[in-house]
Amino acid sequence: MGSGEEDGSHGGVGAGVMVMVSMFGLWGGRGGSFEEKGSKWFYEVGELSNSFTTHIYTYRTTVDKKREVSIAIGFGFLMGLWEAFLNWLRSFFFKQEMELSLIGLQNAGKTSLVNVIAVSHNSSRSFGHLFSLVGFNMRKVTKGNVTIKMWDLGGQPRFRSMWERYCRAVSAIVYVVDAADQDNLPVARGELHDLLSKPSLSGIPLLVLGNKTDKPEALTKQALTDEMDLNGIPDREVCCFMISCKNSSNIDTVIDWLVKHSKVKN
Ligand SMILES: Nc1nc2c(ncn2[C@@H]2O[C@H](COP(=O)(O)OP(=O)(O)OP(=O)(O)O)[C@@H](O)[C@H]2O)c(=O)[nH]1
Ligand SMILES: [Mg+2]
Repeated sequence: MGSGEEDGSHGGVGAGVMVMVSMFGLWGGRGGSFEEKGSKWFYEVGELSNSFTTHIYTYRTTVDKKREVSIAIGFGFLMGLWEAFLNWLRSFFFKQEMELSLIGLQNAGKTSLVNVIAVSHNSSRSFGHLFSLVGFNMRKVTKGNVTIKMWDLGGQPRFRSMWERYCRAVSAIVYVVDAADQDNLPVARGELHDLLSKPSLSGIPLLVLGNKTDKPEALTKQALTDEMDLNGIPDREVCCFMISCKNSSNIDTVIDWLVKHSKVKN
């Protein structure tokens, strides 16, 4: 009983000490490390303060190794909380952004995709519908500290000549394909490969989305990859996901990919 009460008080003091250690270690720009000295472990705070290290070490000699391990685990948890707090703070100062063009044949589902992304992030500061003109419109969606600016271009033949212009400066090209419209896949493949052959677009990452997977006749990812000859596209990152705008399936995967391809705003 006595030792149990003693253990409890040590736990409280230990946790308190570890909070102090983590704060000092991080404040000094050093995470510090746990070290084993004989049968004892102690926390090394580096060059920050010798007397502080000594003080911690003295405390360590009064407790057993098992408790040190549990304190170390608690310390790891504190570090995780601290990291999450720093990330939250960073989001106010290091805004990221990306600009992308959504292209693909008419009826592929580009506007539906923009709508479903916007709706899934429909909070007070999540998106704004800026303007809409014949042949294209633009929307901004914000996820965390990342702002995604999406150019939604018309897919009819008369609009395809402007695809290249709107793809020049983007962080990624998103090509939407109606995976259930097998008759039009050769045209979709031809338009994509024509576009990618433009020197102005070299190296820009490509995300191909096979839409309308809710339809029974929709191709599999492998069949779409083959039909669109995605493995034959050289010198750029190419990724393919199967989605359904109707069912909102796999939309989060798309957003995660986009966020990963954003850049820090200058
Ligand atoms: N079943 C099904 N229908 C879809 C899906 N996504 C879009 N559609 C339908 O497909 C049609 C065309 O969708 P849009 O989003 O207007 O296509 P778009 O690519 O923007 O077409 P354009 O602007 O003409 O180039 C609409 O009737 C949508 O309701 C889907 O995932 N499943
Ligand atoms: Mg559209």
